[in-house]
Amino acid sequence: MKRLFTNASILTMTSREVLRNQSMAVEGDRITYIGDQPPRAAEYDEVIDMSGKLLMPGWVNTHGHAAMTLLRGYADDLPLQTWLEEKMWPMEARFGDEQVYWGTALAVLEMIKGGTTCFADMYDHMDQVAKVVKESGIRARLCRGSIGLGSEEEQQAKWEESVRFAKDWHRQADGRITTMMAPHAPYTCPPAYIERFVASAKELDLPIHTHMSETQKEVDWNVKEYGVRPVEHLRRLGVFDLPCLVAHAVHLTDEELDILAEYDVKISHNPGSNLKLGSGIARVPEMLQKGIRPSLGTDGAASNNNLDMLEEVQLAALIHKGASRNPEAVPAFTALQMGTVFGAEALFLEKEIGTLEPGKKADFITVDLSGPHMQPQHDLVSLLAYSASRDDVQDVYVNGDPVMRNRECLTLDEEKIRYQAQVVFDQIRG
Ligand SMILES: CSC[C@H]1O[C@@H](n2cnc3c(O)ncnc32)[C@H](O)[C@@H]1O
Ligand SMILES: [Zn+2]
Repeated sequence: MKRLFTNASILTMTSREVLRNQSMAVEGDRITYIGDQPPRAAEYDEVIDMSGKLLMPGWVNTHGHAAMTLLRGYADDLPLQTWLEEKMWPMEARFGDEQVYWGTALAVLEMIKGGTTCFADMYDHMDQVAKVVKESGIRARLCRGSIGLGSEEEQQAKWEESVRFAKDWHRQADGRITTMMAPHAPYTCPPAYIERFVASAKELDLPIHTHMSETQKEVDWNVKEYGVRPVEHLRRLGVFDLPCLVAHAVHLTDEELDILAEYDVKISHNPGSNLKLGSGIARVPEMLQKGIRPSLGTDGAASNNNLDMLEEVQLAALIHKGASRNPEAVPAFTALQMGTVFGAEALFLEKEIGTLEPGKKADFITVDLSGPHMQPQHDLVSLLAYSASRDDVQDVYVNGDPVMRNRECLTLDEEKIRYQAQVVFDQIRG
């Protein structure tokens, strides 16, 4: 299929400049041309007028637990450990394939409607998650998250399933699915268990994804248990010798920031979840100063309580200014980079996605510029970072194919998903 998008404003995210009155050509799953001298329209199967719309890369959500949409609003206003141990884990123990399938479908629908074209997911029953990704047309980096607090037999079974899932689904769904290995966190996985994941990730040539330094309590526990803070602990276990993505990274010293920069550890900053659980505010301005390029994640909808990446971009642009009393802490364009190109880097997909350039995969969104909150239009980067709303996203394309047009999701049955999500939640609510 050859498509030509005409009369567009384009923010390629290769620079802060917005190109006006441009055309973008897409052939199959890749961008073939961006400019103002497009090949003849007659050569295309479809020519789409993009007047009044901004084209930009889709959001890349680098950390989450999609099926936790079913637990949205189930337990609010609690700190992490109480929320996990007393509320989330007992409910998740009741989740079966049906809950994960419909909870993930609800999440993917919400993400597509908000302009997310790629997301990372760490959960259980991951075949169901992969099935939804395959059916929905979205792109995803998936991993079976393993909590190693059970018996040796339970640990072994989870590890085997992680390996089996990572092998079965890597590069599936026309290459839209890639995988990772995921020990859940240093406080839920004994050191030898984490080392097993490191060995498999190395053997399979896959990245490692884990939670790290989310709360002060976690850091204190790590020091008491192992004599070192989580960063040094994971470094000694060899986690940073491989491509690695850590979620949260809230409580870091200057030395730890240096270690993460030295090992090129990717960070998923989750401002919404960190604020809601009262975990703290990550040191994003210092990360940027040290050359770290933090990405953005929503975390699960039970700790956010939505999957709106534009909101994370806007939180990233705002909270660090307030926390550091410096309005230059995270500029508007940097916040947009965090939501797009830094996200692609965090998922080790930067050769394929994150910017709009000839040769890259055609993963992009269009943003309606007609709303009163989007006027006047002297700086579209500023409007996106501080004024836009998720409902302004009009169209979503992944791998060159339309997934949403004029706010109608083309690949998922919205009404059925809303209904089934309630049904499968009612089955486990007790
Ligand atoms: C074993 S699958 C993933 C596991 O992670 C839990 N989870 C959700 N949000 C967080 C968070 O902010 N920190 C740590 N763990 C989290 C989720 O409930 C699943 O059990
Ligand atoms: Zn998480």
